[in-house]
Amino acid sequence: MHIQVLDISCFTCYFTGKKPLDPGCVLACDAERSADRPGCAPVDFPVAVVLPAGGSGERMGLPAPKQFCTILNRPLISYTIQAFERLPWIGTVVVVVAKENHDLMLNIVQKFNHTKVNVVHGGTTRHRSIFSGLQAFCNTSNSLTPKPKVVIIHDAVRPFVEEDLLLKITLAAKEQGASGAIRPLVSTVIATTSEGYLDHSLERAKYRASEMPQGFLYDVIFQAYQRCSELDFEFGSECLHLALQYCGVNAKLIEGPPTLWKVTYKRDLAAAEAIIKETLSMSACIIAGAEAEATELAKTLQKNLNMMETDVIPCAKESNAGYLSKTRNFIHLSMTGSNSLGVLEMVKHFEDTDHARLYPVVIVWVQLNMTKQSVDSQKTDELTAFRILASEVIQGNVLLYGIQIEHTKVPEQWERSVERLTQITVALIRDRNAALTGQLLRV
Ligand SMILES: Nc1ccn([C@@H]2O[C@H](COP(=O)(O)OP(=O)(O)OP(=O)(O)O)[C@@H](O)[C@H]2O)c(=O)n1
Ligand SMILES: O=C(CO)[C@H](O)[C@H](O)COP(=O)(O)O
Repeated sequence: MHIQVLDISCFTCYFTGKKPLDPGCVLACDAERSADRPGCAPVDFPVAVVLPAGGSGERMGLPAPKQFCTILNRPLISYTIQAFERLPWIGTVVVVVAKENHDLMLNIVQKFNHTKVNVVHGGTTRHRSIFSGLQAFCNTSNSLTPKPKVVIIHDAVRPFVEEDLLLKITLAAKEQGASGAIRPLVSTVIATTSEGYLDHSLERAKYRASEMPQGFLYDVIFQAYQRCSELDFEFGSECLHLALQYCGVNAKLIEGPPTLWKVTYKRDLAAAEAIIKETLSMSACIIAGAEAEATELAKTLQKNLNMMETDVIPCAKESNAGYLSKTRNFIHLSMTGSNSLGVLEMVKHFEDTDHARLYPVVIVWVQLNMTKQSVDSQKTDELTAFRILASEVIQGNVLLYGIQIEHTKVPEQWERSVERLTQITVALIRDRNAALTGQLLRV
């Protein structure tokens, strides 16, 4: 059986509404597979990345710079690093931070096991920080930062960048010397007089917003920075402009998806979190167990969860490892009163495979009550044990929720209960709320 491994970093799915099994969203993490994809030539030259992350995020208005704000327990910058690190054709990722954030950055690198990162110190403006990042490749004695042919520059606060665009940017940079992502303008750009009146407005259709990533032949952008003025360093905001003005290189412009936007204001953090959660919620795996009633319930749940790509498997054994690695959402069915071995087995598997390191894994433990005895009589010590279990597994980034459902032979009543079970399950998966773990809900 061939099992596709999904890349949940496929954030374009959020906007396109594509199911994650769409081939365009499958983890394309080897050069061979990239080469198979239309329009994607393999990258057979050294490519490195500079992520400027030395800003203070004034417009965000939070005490910590926005690149260190956490979404689902992980700093924003780690998402951006991961977007590059997962690609085998990308070498070193130089992250440029303010001196005072050096240790914080090293802790993030260690905690999330970022293996390609080299941390350097930035400057007082974005251009100074980028130049500082580029200089890291000048130290020929440092084998961690060999000089690349092409360097991609990307703001640390643009976490959703995908392989297709990175390939296009990289190949165009190699051909042309410089390339950059663009987007259509949302609003018209106008020039004002010093007194605050309209001077003139630009024809919106003729202009584009310059976004990131941008790619350059390393020698071009390095030389541009060497030649540019103090004024450029202080007030400039466009690397493509430096390549044109100081090296005569006209960048190739490539339209990117809307997900490229830069996290700038508080509302952008909420939007980024929503995109990540939505993308994480696109698939699920139901572990049905051996009992006939549970298997029947699993099938109905699978049908009801039609907004997700859902697999049903009998158990979380090694032989089903492929299914377990496909998603980060699990619905574990068992009879009330059964022990937690099945859940523990899954948690152990996630620990062994490091499956919950980057994104929290959700387990909704559905307990099916077939007895006449109401679940109200459930012993307090069982509830306490469930809470303790949830508080233990959350240490490994596993969010455990419980739902008890009473079986009834009245078809309409049972249908309603299963519908309610579906809604609660979807809500728990979508919200990934750590505060609700260890709760046993009832339908
Ligand atoms: N001296 C600076 C200033 C900015 N940046 C980085 O450049 C990227 C884009 O800049 P921007 O969004 O303007 O970030 P901030 O300068 O932090 O934000 P603000 O302008 O609101 O203060 C960010 O990743 C930011 O950390 C940098 O490396 N060094
Ligand atoms: O817009 C850009 C394209 O070059 C840069 O990405 C950058 O975001 C500019 O940042 P700043 O807000 O610091 O000027």
